[in-house]
Amino acid sequence: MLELRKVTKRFGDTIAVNAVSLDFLPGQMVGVIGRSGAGKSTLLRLINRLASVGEGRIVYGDTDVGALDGKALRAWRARCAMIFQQFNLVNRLDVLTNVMIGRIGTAATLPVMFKRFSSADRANAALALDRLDLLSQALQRADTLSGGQQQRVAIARALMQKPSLILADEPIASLDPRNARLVMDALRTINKQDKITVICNLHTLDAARAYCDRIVGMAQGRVVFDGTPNQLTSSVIQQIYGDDTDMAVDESLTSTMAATNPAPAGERQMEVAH
Ligand SMILES: Nc1ncnc2c1ncn2[C@@H]1O[C@H](COP(=O)(O)OP(=O)(O)OP(=O)(O)O)[C@@H](O)[C@H]1O
Repeated sequence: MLELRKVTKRFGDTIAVNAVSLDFLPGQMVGVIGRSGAGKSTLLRLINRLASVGEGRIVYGDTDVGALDGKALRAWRARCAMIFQQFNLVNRLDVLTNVMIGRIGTAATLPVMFKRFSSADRANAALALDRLDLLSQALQRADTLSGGQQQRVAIARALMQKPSLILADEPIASLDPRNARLVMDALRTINKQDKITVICNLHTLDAARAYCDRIVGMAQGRVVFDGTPNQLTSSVIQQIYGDDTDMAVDESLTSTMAATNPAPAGERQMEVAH
């Protein structure tokens, strides 16, 4: 279990994350929602230590995450794979190589830097791409793929790290509704099949409602809601989004998902090949 206890992170006078205490159970799919600047990205960056822990404690099992350094910190970062809004692929490299780069956190760095991958790495990368229905694009340059395909390559790369956690920071913010749905389907499939905990920052609550077991609402660095999608009442939504409640709803995404995925999140059949 991942435990956050009274975690606070300041940047000068700004309190980005304010006394946040949360427990994340293994295998949960958690959506973190909130307005821009609510502290969602900082929360993920604290968990995988892209940002140093200010006050409070982050503990995973017996590991004090805030105290890690050197090799142990690199191993932790490999265990909690990050997915970013802008995919962060190496455009000029082919898709397969981009996926194998996911080994950088778990393998010796130099061979990976010189792209000397083992045949086992190649096979695992091909399997990961096949799960994400992208095997036929394996030898294409990354920048020839659509945004949604690139994000699924990023998910395949994350799988190469054999993560315990996937931290996805606005993974669908740059995508059209169809691709957003494919990416969320992929994350949900991996969460269910591999029992990997997924913590996913989302601007809009529609996607969180449709895909997550649990929703954490943040406002001004604080957790103002922590519950199931059904418990999100309009007054809670108002508390999370303030006067911006319009931005909480992206109807194009909701209607696309509703049309194709009528079942509740936990029971839905995923489209991703495996
Ligand atoms: N490196 C930094 N230096 C200074 N201030 C920062 C830094 N990172 C975040 N902040 C500030 O901390 C607050 C929370 O930012 P954060 O990016 O975590 O919010 P967010 O909810 O992820 O927003 P968005 O959805 O726009 O990414 C904001 O006021 C932001 O300006």
